Amino acid sequence: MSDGNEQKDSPSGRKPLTLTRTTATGTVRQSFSHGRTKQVAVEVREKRSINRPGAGAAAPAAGPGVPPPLKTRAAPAPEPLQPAPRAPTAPGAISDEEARRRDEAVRRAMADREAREEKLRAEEDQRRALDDAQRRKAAEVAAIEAEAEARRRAEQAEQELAQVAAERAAARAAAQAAQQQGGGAAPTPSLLDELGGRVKSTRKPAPVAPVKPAKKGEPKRREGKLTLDMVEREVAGDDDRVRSLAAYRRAQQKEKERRAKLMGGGERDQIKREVIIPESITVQELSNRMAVRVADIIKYMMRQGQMMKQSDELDADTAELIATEFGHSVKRVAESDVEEGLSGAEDVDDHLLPRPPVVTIMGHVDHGKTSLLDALRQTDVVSGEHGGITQHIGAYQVRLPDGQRVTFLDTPGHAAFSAMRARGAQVTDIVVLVVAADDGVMPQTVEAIHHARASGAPIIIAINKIDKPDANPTRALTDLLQHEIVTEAHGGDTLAVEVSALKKIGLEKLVETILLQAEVMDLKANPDRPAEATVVESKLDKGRGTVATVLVQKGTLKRGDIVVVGAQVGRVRAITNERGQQLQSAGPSEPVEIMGLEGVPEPGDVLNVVENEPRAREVANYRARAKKLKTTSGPTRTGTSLESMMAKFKDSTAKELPILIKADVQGSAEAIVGSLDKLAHEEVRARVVLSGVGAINESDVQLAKGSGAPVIGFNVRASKEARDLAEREGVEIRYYAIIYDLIDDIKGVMSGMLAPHTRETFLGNAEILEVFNISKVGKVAGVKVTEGVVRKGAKVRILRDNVVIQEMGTLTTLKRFKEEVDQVQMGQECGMSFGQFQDIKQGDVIECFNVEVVQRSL
Ligand SMILES: Nc1nc2c(ncn2[C@@H]2O[C@H](COP(=O)(O)OP(=O)(O)OP(=O)(O)O)[C@@H](O)[C@H]2O)c(=O)[nH]1
Repeated sequence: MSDGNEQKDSPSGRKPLTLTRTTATGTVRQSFSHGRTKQVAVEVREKRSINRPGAGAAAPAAGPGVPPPLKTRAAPAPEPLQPAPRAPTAPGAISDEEARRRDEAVRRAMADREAREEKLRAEEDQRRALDDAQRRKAAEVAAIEAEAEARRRAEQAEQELAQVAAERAAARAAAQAAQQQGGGAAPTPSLLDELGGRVKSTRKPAPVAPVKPAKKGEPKRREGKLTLDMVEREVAGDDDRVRSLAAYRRAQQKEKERRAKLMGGGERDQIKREVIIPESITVQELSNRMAVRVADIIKYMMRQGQMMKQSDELDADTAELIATEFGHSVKRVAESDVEEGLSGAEDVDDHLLPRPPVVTIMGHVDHGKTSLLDALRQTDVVSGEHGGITQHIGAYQVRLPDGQRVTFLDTPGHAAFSAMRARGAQVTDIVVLVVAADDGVMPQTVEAIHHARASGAPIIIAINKIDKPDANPTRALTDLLQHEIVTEAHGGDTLAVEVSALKKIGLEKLVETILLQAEVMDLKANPDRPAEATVVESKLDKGRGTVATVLVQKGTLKRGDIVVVGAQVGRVRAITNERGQQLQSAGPSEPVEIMGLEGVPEPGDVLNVVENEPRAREVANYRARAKKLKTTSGPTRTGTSLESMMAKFKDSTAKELPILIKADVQGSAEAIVGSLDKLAHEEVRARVVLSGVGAINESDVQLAKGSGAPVIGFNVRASKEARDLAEREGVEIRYYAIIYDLIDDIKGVMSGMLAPHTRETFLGNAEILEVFNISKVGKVAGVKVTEGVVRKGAKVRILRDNVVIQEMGTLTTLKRFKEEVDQVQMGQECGMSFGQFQDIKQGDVIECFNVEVVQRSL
């Protein structure tokens, strides 16, 4: 370091007149390693001393004294200088002009100094701000790093603990073995070592770095650019280097990867599943079944060019594609499969117990159905005890003194009966047909007979209003004869009871008769299984929500059961009987009101108890969809059109053609029925479900649906309601104006139902002359055609002593001189083989014939 600021005196030896300099400025050259140098500006300030007026000559200017030791840092600011007061002009003193110049020089010097000081201050502030920012950043990074490190250590320790615990026994055993072998040379690892607590001490020393590590106290070799911050750190002796943000991020990423590996992510083996895929499935549901994230499916679909949400429905094909792409196997199921197993296993006889009969009362308007139902209700011994307060729930049970019970469906009218039957619900065991003794058989009586017959339920006749003076029970019974109801009085087996609903006559006898009929029918059910019931009535009650009356048919319905009813689901919250009593359960033939369904089911809907709610929803959703589809895609032809019936009969043994006839007048109806009767054949016949007069109404359509019959209208038309219903239910209505057309059509259908005839045509006979036993082929007959011709492809049978011993079916091998031939004439010899049949002998006769199928007609 050398001072390059040398002062020189003027050649005259006299110093020029200047303001005494208080600051000595100059540059200092700093030397660094590797021969690098740096020029540093330095200045030395002195306190200015100003000559006071009257103090004589100005004080001698400070000579170039020895400067104070140089500092790289700025010297502390000197005391502010006061401008020198102007000295009065005196002989020998400076002139005014001189004084003014001096003042000016002082002012300039002060301004310069202030500017320099200001600059220094700004520099200092900037440096401080930089320092602060750097320190803050370092602190943040250190905190985050410390946190991540702590987390990592905790996890690592946990994992190592588990690992080490498992390896511990092995390590000990190994150590012991080594000790035994090597005379105890191997030290037993301490528990801390085993737990990884002293991993560092057991670690191998790191390979020696090529560069000699810096010794303690020796200055580290600086790398990279020299920054103010680094100089500061060097000065402060702080060697700790702060990791950059990028380095921190890299560490974080590494940590993440390590953890993912630990968790088995990334290259984790995917579990292959069998994914059950219905006809349609939501993205969400598919993701559940595949156990993948919804986002992954959505991403996959996006790659396929389709944007989807998790609630979107996928068709089965797309869902299958996705499942296969994700590496799963697929099991496709039809939607209707959800119904499988819903009604449980078939009950075995051992589990069946007698159950009360279920009775429906039918009859003509005003013949006393409601009155009879009311009167019968009062025969209940229990309701009598409770003051007879009962509610109308659509059905009720009558308990008899001997403990027996009868269930009555309290829904008079054929419509309800037919509606239930049309839904496939067969709830009624016995039909009580009410006929007013003073009125006899009326049109609706006949209709009721048809409905009852179609359901297959036995009929009990209740001749009502016998208390009336003009009552004529005998005439009523005779009228019924015309409708093939032959009561015991006329030598038949239909039971009839004379009653008066008004005067309560014969009611007990009626109940007894019902029980007698039930006994004959041997009605049984298994109460020890999940319930199956049928909805009789349902409504939405303001206070109670959905209330449905159901008739339990199998099993026992319990409170809390999860049920699916038609397209509705629910949990049975309460079970109430017609007397308003809360029950815990209801057994077979018991009508009860249940609460807890989410929606209102329809009469005739079947209730099933299911294991859980998702299952119930699955079935209900399927039914709702199927119903919607049915209403939007029109009727499904399920066996009530003539064509579908023909198809049905082709592969079934059913030989009855059910038909419902409506004609303009009684005469034509009778003529049609008579003609159809004449068509009757020993194998097939028309069964007239109903023949009536008048327009085709809804009741006719329902009856036709229930019986699987088409409706034939002769010179009549269907009402709009009936047409709509027929369309909905898929019941065919055919109109005719000419009776022969009608009969021809029916005849055609019935002819189609006849099994076709087969007709045989004799072709020829051949006699077996010799039987050859050929290996691999079996027995081959050498024959001579004795009569007619034998033909390949024709039928053959084997006769022995004119007795048929085997029908062989088709002749497939016919050879003459080792060549396959189509036919062999009389007198010629040939070879035949009969496949599996080996019991052929010399002298057997082969009969060859053709079979023709002849379609029969009535
Ligand atoms: N004298 C007499 N009248 C009766 C008897 N049963 C019913 N009635 C009367 O017959 C009328 C019709 O009786 P309902 O019970 O309403 O007949 P219904 O068959 O239910 O009639 P709908 O509901 O219109 O189909 C009422 O005025 C009853 O009082 C009876 O045994 N004797």
